[in-house]
Amino acid sequence: MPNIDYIWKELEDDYRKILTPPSFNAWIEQAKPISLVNNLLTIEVPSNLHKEYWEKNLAAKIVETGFKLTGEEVTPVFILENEKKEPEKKPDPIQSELPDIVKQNSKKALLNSKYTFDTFVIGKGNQMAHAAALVVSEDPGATYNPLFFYGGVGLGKTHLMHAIGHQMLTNQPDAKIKYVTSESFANDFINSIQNRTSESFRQEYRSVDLLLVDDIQFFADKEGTQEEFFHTFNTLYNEGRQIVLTSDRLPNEIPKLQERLVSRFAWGLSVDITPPDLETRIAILRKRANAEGLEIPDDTLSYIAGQIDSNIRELEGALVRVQAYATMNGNDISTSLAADALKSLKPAKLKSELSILLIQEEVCKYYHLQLKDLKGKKRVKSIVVPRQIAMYLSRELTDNSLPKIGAEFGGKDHTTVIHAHEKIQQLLDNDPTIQKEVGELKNILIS
Ligand SMILES: Nc1ncnc2c1ncn2[C@@H]1O[C@H](COP(=O)(O)OP(=O)(O)OP(=O)(O)O)[C@@H](O)[C@H]1O
Repeated sequence: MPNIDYIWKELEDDYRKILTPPSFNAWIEQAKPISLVNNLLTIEVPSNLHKEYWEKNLAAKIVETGFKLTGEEVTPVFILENEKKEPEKKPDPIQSELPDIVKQNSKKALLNSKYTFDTFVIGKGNQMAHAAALVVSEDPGATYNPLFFYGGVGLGKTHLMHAIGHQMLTNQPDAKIKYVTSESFANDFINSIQNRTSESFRQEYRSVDLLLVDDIQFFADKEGTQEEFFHTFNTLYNEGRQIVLTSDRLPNEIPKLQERLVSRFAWGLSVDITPPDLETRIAILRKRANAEGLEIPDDTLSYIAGQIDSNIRELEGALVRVQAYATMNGNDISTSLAADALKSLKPAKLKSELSILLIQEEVCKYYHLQLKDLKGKKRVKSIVVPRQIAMYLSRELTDNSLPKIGAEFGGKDHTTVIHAHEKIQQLLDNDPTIQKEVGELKNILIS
């Protein structure tokens, strides 16, 4: 009888032939053969979702390959992973480029080309969310509808959402996909009423194959928008179109979210994403460093990963900071350089300690501007970008409402603040200078 390692290796080869790389990473790499006793092959998997998927879609192959190799009937048994087990280091999957047609359609759907399954590192806190995302992207509208991701800031909810979009476009290049934040949905809706274009608004949102709505906690308090979203949801759902939503908390914890929406969101699957453990954080940094062609020793990556333990956006910011520091000083990246670069990252100030005025003053100092210009109406780029950054930081680092922030910037409308926030968020994804400047300002403000 061939031993378990040999059988598993053969099985891996078989699965590699029939699964896409993201599927292989999600299902096969996350599973572990435990024992082969009396023809029972026990396999450990990370979650119930994995178990169900294996039983439904992958187990038959085990029986087939098992028979081929042993001449006997091998029966797979799936058990759930022991919570206390240390995660294993996995090699980085090879990054693959998206085909051109997918790139074009992704752009149309406002998907960030960096947020794919290939660039996503699977760890304990997100493996179930990743697996659910993959199922939905392979078979949209069929299994988990809606799919609802919830969890803290900067943990990869948006990334997974976009990855679903890219993957669906890879399988179905003409699929109609729309990604919006809940605020953009609300704005589009309000504009459609003002401009009497409600019909085309409806047509736009109700004809997609996949609707991705980010941060739906901002639906709270928006009665009319919720009403409209309810109808959008119903139309898409009834036609078997996939809906994916994210929020920082569960639907029933979102204040003032209509009960009928809460109950509809519960029809599908809600999965939380929790902060990554140290190994996952190191793997994320390593992947990022590899993608940017940076040479960083392992102990330095561990050091950086040890400094920031809850928010991946900040973890990436720390890497950018270390990189900038090395470039500025003309040195290679090392642990002592990283320690110098990050030494001002002290525990964050409480949100309540920071005021909009303090943010405005620091932004003015940083960009050598007058406060009256920052709060004024001048539209030159050298003022507009700092103004947008100051609005962005006021939104991110304080608990002030959008109208209050708008008011503090010379009586601007709250939609201007939303626009500024979205603009800077986009630039943070693509523009290293803005990443560096916003990172430095954040450090000044919270240290
Ligand atoms: N598992 C992961 N692997 C690689 N990169 C990740 C992972 N999780 C998050 N990131 C990166 O961290 C950053 C923040 O992620 P993302 O914007 O998806 O977070 P989020 O949960 O949507 O946050 P928010 O609540 O602020 O909207 C992104 O640059 C994303 O690519």
